[in-house]
Amino acid sequence: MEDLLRSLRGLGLQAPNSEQLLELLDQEPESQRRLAQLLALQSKDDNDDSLLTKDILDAGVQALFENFARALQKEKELFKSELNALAVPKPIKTVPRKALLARQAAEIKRMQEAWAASEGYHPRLIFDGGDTYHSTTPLSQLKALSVRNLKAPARHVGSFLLCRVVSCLNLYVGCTFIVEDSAGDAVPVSVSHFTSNLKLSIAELSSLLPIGTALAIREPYLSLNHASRAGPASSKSVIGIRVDTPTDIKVLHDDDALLSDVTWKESLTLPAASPSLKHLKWLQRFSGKSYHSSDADSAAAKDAAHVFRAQGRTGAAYRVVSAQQAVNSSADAELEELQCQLLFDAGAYPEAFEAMSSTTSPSSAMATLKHKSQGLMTEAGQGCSSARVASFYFTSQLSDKARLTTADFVGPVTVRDIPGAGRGLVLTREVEPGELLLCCRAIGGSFAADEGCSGIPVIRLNLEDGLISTTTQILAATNIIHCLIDRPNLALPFLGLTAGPKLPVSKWAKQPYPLRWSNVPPSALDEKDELDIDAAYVDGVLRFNAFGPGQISRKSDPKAKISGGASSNAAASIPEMTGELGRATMPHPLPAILNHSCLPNVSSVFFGDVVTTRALHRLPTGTEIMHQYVKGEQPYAVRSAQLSKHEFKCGCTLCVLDRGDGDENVKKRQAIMGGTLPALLERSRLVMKGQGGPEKEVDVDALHDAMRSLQALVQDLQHTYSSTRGYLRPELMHVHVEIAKICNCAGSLEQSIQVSERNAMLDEFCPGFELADIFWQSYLDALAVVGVQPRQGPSASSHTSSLTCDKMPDLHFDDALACMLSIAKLYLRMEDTESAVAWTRTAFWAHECMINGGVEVFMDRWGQDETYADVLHVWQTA
Ligand SMILES: C[S@@+](CC[C@H](N)C(=O)[O-])C[C@H]1O[C@@H](n2cnc3c(N)ncnc32)[C@H](O)[C@@H]1O
Repeated sequence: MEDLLRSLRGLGLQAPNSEQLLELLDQEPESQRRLAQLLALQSKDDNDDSLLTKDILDAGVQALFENFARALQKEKELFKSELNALAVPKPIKTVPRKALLARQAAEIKRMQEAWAASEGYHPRLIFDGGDTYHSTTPLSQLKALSVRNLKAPARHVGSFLLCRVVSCLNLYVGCTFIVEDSAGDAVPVSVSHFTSNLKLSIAELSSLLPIGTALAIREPYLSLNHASRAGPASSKSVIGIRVDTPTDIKVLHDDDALLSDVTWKESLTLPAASPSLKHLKWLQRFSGKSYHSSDADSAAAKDAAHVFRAQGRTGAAYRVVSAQQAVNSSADAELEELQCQLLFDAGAYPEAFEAMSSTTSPSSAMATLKHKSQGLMTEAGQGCSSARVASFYFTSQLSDKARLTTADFVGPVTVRDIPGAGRGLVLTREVEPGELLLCCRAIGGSFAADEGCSGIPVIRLNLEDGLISTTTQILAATNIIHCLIDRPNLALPFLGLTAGPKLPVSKWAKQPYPLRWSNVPPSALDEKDELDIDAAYVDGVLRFNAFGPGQISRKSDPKAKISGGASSNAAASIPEMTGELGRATMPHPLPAILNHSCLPNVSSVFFGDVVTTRALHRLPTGTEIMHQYVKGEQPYAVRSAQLSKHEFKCGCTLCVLDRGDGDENVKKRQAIMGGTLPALLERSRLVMKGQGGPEKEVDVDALHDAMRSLQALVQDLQHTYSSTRGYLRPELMHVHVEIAKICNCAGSLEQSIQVSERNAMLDEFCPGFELADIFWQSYLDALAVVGVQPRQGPSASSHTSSLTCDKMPDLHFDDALACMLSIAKLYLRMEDTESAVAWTRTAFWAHECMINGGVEVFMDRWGQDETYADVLHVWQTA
């Protein structure tokens, strides 16, 4: 990748964008050729006199792509030969320390030059495949070994390498550096998940792991191509230690017993470490133990606490301050504050208030906390107030990487075993539509727009199965690993999740799953000194549990990606490959326990890194709450394909109904939805576009024709449903809506269209009906196929008595809202303001149930669209 980027730059061409990077890995010659032409066209040098004509450039780029494909092939061969050689590892020849250091210096220089020339855009490619290692044996039970004892390729089970850092660090996606043992023999080390800030400078990196830092690498794996996972890959065999998880490395203090009788053969000039961070060695945990024994109350410890607090790492700050407090009671107040914050983070409000009231004069920080907690509650003391949701919404609209400040809220739910589906969340009491059940922040999520990776799209190609992971999937794993090291009490909620059907469940997943994760007693925070984290398990947990959310958007926003409303937002249990190469990967431990249903009974909505889950319907005690991993509006085969990696057969009502229609009908329906419908919708759009304008010729025949085709399509679709199926026929919704739109368009032509033509059209479809009737009926039909019927009798609840219907749609959430507003518009046109207001009020109610946030959020999402301005205005002033 680095060679390709350098050569493209040499030709004055831009680096491939995120989408093109994925195409590059797709070895299909035709797509490579197209991509080469495209890149050649983007030449920065528009000078006509340039000797590089477009043809030459095109041929040049194609040649570069061929080189890239060869390098990729070489990488695959190296991977295979390493797998084969694992059976017969061989002792290695040590490379002279000097040579390794010279090579490291050259590589660092090359990376720096590449970044400087990249104009802030520098894609990166790494590889994985085969086993991912992590040691679970405590250091005390391992035997020391030296570089000369190492074999390759081999994992040195039962041993550790005692070494020290002798070079600067080279950061690509992981980090590479040179270590030496006490005999002066050196070897390169590559560490995955070293940092998620890919823009750290050499000085910042050096402050994390300065030259001279002593390390113990547990059960090291010596690879024939050690840098393939950390990068940059060279497509050449370079032997070195490959560390797949940072927990295999222990940073040793100067006074560590392991170092007591070590004499380093080589002398080392130690650089002056960065003064502000000199105590913050990479991943060194500030356990109470180390501070009790040495300088717990030192300026360094105070700095550390300060830095951790600034980073929002309350757990780490707590540990440092608790150590300070043990030797100096002046840290009491700070400790209480931190304890309070920890409880708040855990959503443990009663305990937090108790902790506060034990203080005679609450500090300003505590007052802020109290204020925050009040903001979270409704007047009834439940859930998250509408104003708070509005503030989440508007804050997250401002940024594509919003991390919000809020404590988690856990409503009337509990974790239960669900036959055939592992664990799930069930209700502990009856709930009403719109009731908040969960409001949870992600732990260690990653946004593509995060400062540390924006402009640095990362792709990881699995050389074994071809699976591609992208930036936020990879960096969320790094963030999670670092969070777990810092706050071991996260191990149960995070590693207690499952990691897909291929990986056996972790020991944590066999324990009862906690509803709240961080109200672990402070003493337990210091308990464990070494946490073993399996990076492959973390990756699996993310792949099968994390959400790749899109922000909810305004309905008039052309970039709006959410077609199915709030719940579809919650769907992506997989960080889907998006245009922005994985916009976000968000692990939310408790919401991740929710199982999937194509017909969800709750709506999960994302605001930055916060997800709120609300009941969509009145649900009785004991109901399992389920949201969508994939959009239920899609055809059965598409849903099944998207869910296939989970290896379960969805048993939701929609899937049961679809299967009941029979394979042939399901196939027919999919063919209509995938082929005929989009073609008809496009035709109808074009026909309607040609209407209306004063200078445009009115093509009544075309309109008539479009209407006829859509009506026929309704019949075709109806034939694919079993006669006993009932109302749920979501595929019909868009067809009915389109028919309504054509009526609307014909209605707007009433002045110019010949009355006889209009009547002919009406008579054909709905003899005896007015255009407005068909328009109205089509919207009602559209709502009926997702379960919404205007109410006949009295409402089931006093909250909904002034609404035209009191059942939320089963699917097509935002589309259903649009139908309600369109019906309101028709009533307004007929001067029936009361009905218009009632339908708009119903749309608002449905919006509150799905998203909440009050009038402000509703108006921000729907009021920007001119189409509904009149009804919204009338409703607001009613
Ligand atoms: C995000 S987790 C949900 C929590 C999971 N049930 C657990 O015990 O940790 C996703 C996994 O749950 C299971 N699952 C989710 N929905 C399911 C369903 N409708 N039927 C069966 N299994 C389901 C699958 O194993 C899936 O990979």
